[in-house]
Amino acid sequence: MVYLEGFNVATEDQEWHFFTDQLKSRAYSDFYPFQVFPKKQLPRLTFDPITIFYGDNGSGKSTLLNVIAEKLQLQRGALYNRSSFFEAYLALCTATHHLPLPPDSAIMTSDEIFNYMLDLRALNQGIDLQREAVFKDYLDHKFGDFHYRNLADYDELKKTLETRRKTQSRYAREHTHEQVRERSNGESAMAFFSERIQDDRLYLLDEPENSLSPSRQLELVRLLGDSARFFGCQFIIATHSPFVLALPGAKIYDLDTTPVSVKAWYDLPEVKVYADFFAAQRQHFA
Ligand SMILES: Nc1ncnc2c1ncn2[C@@H]1O[C@H](COP(=O)(O)OP(=O)(O)OP(=O)(O)O)[C@@H](O)[C@H]1O
Repeated sequence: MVYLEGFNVATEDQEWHFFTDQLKSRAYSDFYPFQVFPKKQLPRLTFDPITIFYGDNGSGKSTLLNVIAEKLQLQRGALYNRSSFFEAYLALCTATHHLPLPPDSAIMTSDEIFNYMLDLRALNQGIDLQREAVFKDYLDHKFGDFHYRNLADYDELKKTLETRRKTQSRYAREHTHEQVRERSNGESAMAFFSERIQDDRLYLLDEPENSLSPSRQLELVRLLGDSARFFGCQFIIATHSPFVLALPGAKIYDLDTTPVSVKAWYDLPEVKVYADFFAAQRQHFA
């Protein structure tokens, strides 16, 4: 599915007019995200069901994703530190979409995945604390000096009888929540994508391969490919991963060329680095 059809960043002329006509003071050291794209001669971007931004570190992939996400007011699960000039820059960008954008469309970044991992850990720590309190409660009731006096003591009596019938571990199991399953960073990142990606949405993903092993990256590629082909999703992805770059049918903008151009995944320099490395080691893989 294609929800977002096209996007224009500010042209060199627009940036020029902003600096000459509108900027009240030049006493800034940084005008980000101004001045990132004019030298790259970024064309009007047009999107397929899967579109990828490729480029070296600092080529502008994340900036482009964040500019698009902010212009479209997409949901995001982690805070984004906008610079002072972001709003003025967004006013010069234009987005084209004939279909309405699905309301729960979102940008997903490594920060959000990291927060997700921390949340799971915090949840488990909370459950551990709760379990310790339950253990204490068990011992207090089982070996405490309890005397039933009137109806107000009924709940305490019930607890005391329960602790005498049950082992400590059974009592704790029945009085605490299940621990969320511990996962490695890569397992958590994959679980994050499987849980969060829903049908019929636009998603912007910033380096989704972070912390995923090669086989998990292939799992992610299957999830993204199937979601685009069968479940009405559109993806715009910034990546260095050869597995993600090779997603069948993906349109790839190479941000390292001037002007920025569309390339096949096997013509990208970083993919060739992998290909050359394995070709030079071919004798080990016979
Ligand atoms: N918050 C910011 N303030 C000022 N400059 C920034 C900011 N974020 C990025 N830049 C600059 O904008 C340019 C593009 O950076 P960006 O993070 O978009 O690149 P990238 O292609 O995503 O890199 P990477 O692959 O390392 O994530 C770089 O020159 C970078 O230094």
